[in-house]
Amino acid sequence: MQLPFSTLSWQGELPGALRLLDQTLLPAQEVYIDLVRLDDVVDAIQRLAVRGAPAIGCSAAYGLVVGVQDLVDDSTAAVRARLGTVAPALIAARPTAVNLEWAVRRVLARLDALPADASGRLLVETALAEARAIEAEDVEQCLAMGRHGAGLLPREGARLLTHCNAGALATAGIGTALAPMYTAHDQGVPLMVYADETRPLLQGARITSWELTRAGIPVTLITDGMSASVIGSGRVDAIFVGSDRVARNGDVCNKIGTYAVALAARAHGIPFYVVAPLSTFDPESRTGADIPIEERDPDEVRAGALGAVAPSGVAVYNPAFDVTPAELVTALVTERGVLERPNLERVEGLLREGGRIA
Ligand SMILES: CSC[C@H]1O[C@H](OP(=O)(O)O)[C@H](O)[C@@H]1O
Repeated sequence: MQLPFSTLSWQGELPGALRLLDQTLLPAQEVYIDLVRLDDVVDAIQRLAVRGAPAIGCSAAYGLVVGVQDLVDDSTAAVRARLGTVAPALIAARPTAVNLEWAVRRVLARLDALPADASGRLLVETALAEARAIEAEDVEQCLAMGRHGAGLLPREGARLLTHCNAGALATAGIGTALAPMYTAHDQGVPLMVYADETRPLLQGARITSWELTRAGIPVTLITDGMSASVIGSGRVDAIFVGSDRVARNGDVCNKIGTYAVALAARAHGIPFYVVAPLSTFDPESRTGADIPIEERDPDEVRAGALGAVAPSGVAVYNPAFDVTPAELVTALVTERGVLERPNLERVEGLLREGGRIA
């Protein structure tokens, strides 16, 4: 399926530019920005002009190229020295989505495998090739997650709920949590989707409802506080969410509010599916307690997209993510298939099959 917009792309060759759809302007404006400075790539990730674990992973990989492409005719030593500051700056942009660090370290590992006498040009060209490979793989992984997830939906139709945006605009492809919806819709399965608005930055209201409407999938926007009663009233057949980091035991870190949805799903016997590629799994995080949770600017809560909604001096706690324990997850949907009732043993088996651990 072809969606009528692009989250990210590399424009030109060398020098080139990372082109992003600036998601902070949605749904009012569709504005593409071409980034040729490292600081602008870091800023775009930090202010969520590009967001979503796979999308920021792809953007960070291209960010490495943006950061060194001016040295394409310089020495290997100069390129490697610059990478020593570029890579940490990108990794530090946002702490929770593991794809960001995973993508940067994958490109660096590819460069480390080059011969010691490789030219500066070969390093830069290889970084671009690896970033392009990461993007292309993400596109295919989204399609695979779409197929596996759509297989969970009855052909006669389903009423779904999702939280935040784990759609095409969170990836380089058709998305993670929304991929099964796009795929089932293409297969002729009648769907309707409840989209949580997802305060404070309203990714559900601004982006998920925009995406699904553009794709012709009926979407009903609800406030975050409505999720439990909508689930409990029998209006929802299944829930699909994305993830920013899956721990080794199957605990899932996702947008703040996801845990509450999972609790409501368990209370009412509704399947709770988490859709994520293996690049979002973190073998180094043994449980959800090991996952760093980003805390963002309090003003996002006091006066975010809606303008001032609270006294300017009121104290705010603004974690951008929460952790859903594995026991509340009905299944993890990955590009390699559906892993039901995730636990340490099952997730380690999946990671081993996928080559993420020995
Ligand atoms: C497929 S990753 C999508 C994931 O990322 C979102 O967070 P943010 O918008 O802050 O990047 C949210 O947790 C989504 O589920």
